[in-house]
Amino acid sequence: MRILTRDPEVHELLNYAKRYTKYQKLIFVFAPILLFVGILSPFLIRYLFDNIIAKADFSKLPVFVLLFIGIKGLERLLSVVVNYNIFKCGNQITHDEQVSFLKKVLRSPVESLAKKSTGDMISRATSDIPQLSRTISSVIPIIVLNIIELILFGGVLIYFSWQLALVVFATIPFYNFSVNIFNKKLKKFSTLEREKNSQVIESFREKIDGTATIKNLVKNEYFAEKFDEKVKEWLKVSNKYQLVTQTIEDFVTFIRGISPVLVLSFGGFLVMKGTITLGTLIGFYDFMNWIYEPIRVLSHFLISLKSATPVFRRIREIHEMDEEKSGEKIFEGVNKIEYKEVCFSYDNEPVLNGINLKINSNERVAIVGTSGAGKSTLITLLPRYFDPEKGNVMINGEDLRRYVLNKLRKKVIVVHQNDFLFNMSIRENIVLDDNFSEEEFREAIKIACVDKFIDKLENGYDTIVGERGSKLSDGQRQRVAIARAVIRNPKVLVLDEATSGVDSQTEEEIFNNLKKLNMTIIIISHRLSTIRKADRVVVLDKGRVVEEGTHEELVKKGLMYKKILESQLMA
Ligand SMILES: Nc1ncnc2c1ncn2[C@@H]1O[C@H](COP(=O)(O)OP(=O)(O)OP(=O)(O)O)[C@@H](O)[C@H]1O
Repeated sequence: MRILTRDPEVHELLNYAKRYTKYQKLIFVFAPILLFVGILSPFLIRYLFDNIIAKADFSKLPVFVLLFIGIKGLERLLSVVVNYNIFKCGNQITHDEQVSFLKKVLRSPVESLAKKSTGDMISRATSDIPQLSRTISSVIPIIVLNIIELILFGGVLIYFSWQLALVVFATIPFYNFSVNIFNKKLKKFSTLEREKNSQVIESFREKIDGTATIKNLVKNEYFAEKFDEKVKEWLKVSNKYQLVTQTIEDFVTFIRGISPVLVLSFGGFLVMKGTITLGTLIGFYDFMNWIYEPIRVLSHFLISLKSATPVFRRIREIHEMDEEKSGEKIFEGVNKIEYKEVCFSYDNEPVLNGINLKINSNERVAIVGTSGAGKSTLITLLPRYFDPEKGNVMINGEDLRRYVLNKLRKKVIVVHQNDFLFNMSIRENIVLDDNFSEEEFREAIKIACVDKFIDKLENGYDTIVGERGSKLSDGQRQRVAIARAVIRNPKVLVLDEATSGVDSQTEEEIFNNLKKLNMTIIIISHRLSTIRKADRVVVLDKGRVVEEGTHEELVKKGLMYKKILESQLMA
C-alpha cells in the first residue's frame, strides 16, 4: 500500500480493517479463482481464431462453445459468491460497529455525551458506520487482487516489449499524483460533508421532537425555513465534494486517454527502427488496456479510502471517548450520606459552592430552593452522573468514587419529572428484563399507585406505552417510573419533581406508601403538601445550603424558606 499512498490516516484505516479479515475468508478463496477464470477468455478467443476458424476445424466448435458457455457461467457464479460475500461482510461490519458504538456510548460519562448532539450521534451510527463498513469490507481484497493483477499484466507487457512497458509504467505515478494533488480538498470537503449531514439530521430530529410546540405556536414555516437553511448548507458542501471526486476521476481518465498515443508514437518509432515487429506493437496495444483496469480500480479506491478517513476519524472519536470510572468497593447498606465542601460547575459556571449536608439512613429529606439554585445538580452527584470538582460526596464515610459504579447505581435511584419510558409494555418498562416475582411486581405497582389507572387501559399491564410513553398521561408516566424504581428496592430513592403530574390525593397516597419502606428518601418538590411530609427540609440558594430544619421550624424562623413558600409554593 505504501507504493500507492503515504497518507498515515489511510494506513491507520487499513490497520483497522485488518480486524475484519475474519469475515473475508471466502472472498480471499474465491476472488483469485474469479480472477483466473476471467483471464481465460482472451486465450479461448485466440484459440477460436487460430485453431478453429483459421484451420476450418469446425468439429471442435460444439465442445468449444459449451466450454466457453461453461466458463462464462462459472465466472458469473464466482462473481455472485465474491460480491455477495463482500456485501455480507460489509453488513456484518456495520452490525459489529453499531453495537459496539452503542455499548461505548452507554459506558461514557454523561458529561462527554452532553457535548455531542443527538443528531450527530445518529448520523455517526446510521450513516458513517455503513459508509465505512462498505469501504472496509472490500478494501483489503480489492487492493490485494488488483496488485496481483497489476504484477501479472505488467509481466505480460514486459514479455511483449520492455521498452513499451516502460512507457506505460511511466504514466502510473501520475495516477497517484492526481489523487494526491486534490488530497487536502478531498479530505476537507469529505469532513465538512459529514458535519453538515449530522447537522441536517439533528435539525430534523429537533423539529420532529418539537412538532407539538411548533404547531401550537403556528411556526411551521419558520422552522421549515430553518431546516431548509441546514439542508442548503449540506447541499453546497456535498456538491463541492462531488466536484473534487469527479475532477480526480476525470484526471485519471485523461491520463489513461493520452497513454495509447504515447505507446503508439513510441512503438511506431521502435517498429521503424526495427527494434520490435508491427505484430508485437498491435499485440501490446491490445493488451495494455488490461493493465489500466487494476490501475483505475486502485486509483478509484484510493479516492474512496481518502474520503473514508474523516468518517473513520468520527467513529474513532467515539471509540476513544472516556469511560465512566468505577471503584472497587462493594456497596452495601446506607447509614449516612454526606456532602463535604462540594463544588461543581457546568462549563466553568459554578452551580454548587461548598455544599455541606448530612442525611441519615431512612431519613426523608425535602430539598427546596428557588429555580436554578442547584437542587437537581446536587442529587445528580449521588448516582455519579457527575463527580464534584472539589470536595466529596460520601456514603458511610467512603467517597462515592470508591464504590463499584453499577452496584452504587442499583442502590441509589433517581426518578426525574420526565423519566424516559421505552416503547414497550408497562410491565416491561417496570421489570426491564430483571428477575422479579409477580408478588414484587404487584407490591411495586401498588406503592406507586399504578394499579389505580391500569383498568382504564385496554391491555392492562401489557399495554404498549408508545414512543417515550406518549400513550400515557404525565401523571401515569411518573407513576410507572416510580414503580420501576421501587421494585428495585433501592437504599436511597430520590424523587426530583417525580410526582408533579400526579393529583394531590394520589400523591399523598404514594408518599404514605413510600414512608413505610426501609429506605432513605430525598424529595425535590415545589409542592407544599409534598414538602411537609419530609422529616427535614434543606433550603438551597445559589449553590449553598442556607437553612435546615423541620417545616415548622423554618416557617417560624421566617427567613428564606418562608419567602419561598409565600412567593412560589402558595401560588
Ligand atoms: N447540563 C447543564 N449544562 C449547563 N448548565 C446547566 C446544566 N444543567 C443545569 N445547568 C445550570 O445549572 C444551574 C442549576 O440547575 P439545576 O437544574 O440544578 O437547578 P434547580 O435548582 O434544580 O432548578 P429548578 O428548580 O428550576 O429545576 C442552572 O443555572 C442551570 O442553568
